[in-house]
Amino acid sequence: MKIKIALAQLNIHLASPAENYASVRRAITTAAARHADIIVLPEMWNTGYALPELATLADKDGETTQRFLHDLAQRYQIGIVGGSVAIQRHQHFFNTTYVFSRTGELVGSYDKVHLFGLMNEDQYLTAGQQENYFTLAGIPSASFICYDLRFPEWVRTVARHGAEVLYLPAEWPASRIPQWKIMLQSRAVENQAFVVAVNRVGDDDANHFGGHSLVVDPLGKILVDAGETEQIAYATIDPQQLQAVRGPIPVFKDRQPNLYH
Ligand SMILES: NC(=O)CCC(=O)C(=O)O
Repeated sequence: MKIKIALAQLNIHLASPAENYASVRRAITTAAARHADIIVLPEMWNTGYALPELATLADKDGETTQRFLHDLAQRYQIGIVGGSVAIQRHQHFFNTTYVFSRTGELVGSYDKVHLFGLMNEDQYLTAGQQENYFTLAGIPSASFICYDLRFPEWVRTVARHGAEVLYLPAEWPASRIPQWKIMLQSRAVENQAFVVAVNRVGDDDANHFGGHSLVVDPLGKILVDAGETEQIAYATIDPQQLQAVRGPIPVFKDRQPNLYH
């Protein structure tokens, strides 16, 4: 079965959750009106990288975001890979993804595992330690966040459970977009999976963000490149394509994990 995916390549308003919830609501209703099965949001979309202000801005236990995404998923019958949001759990802050099915069921959640020092995440956030492997729109899937892309061993660790689509919300600066593209294509080829990566556009005090949200097929072909402007881009993927790719070159079966460290 083919599925239509919407990539919400949004600008994010720094330290302004109310504006960001409003623009995410607009994106979800637009994608639903275009009959998308799934929408994918960017990283840290509630606050942007307002890390010093998380004590006042972070979503406590992610409750507001979960209620918001649950209600929209259920109301508009659309799966949501909820990018990520800044949350507070106990005394710690996390960069956290929530994934909802079209019936509004929470099917996955994930705290970013690799914290990006160049954007000060290591000073403010706590790293996650759990995989996020789930089924969405009937397809075995996994998700990561931004800098996690640079750790193929982590992506493989999760993908080997059978993920056919790998989601990656991001806030990735324009200066490193050439690396972004190469790594997204590499993760798709080496894991023989579709990769759906959604980056933000616009600026904060420290960075100009590069867009180029991509959908890459399991052979590394770019199906959609959203360019540099704020927009919702769409791609239709057919997971049946995976059989033709995985059959003749069974990389997961041929692994030699006893040799890897
Ligand atoms: N938000 C991030 O994790 C950014 C990662 C990044 O820019 C990189 O080059 O890696």
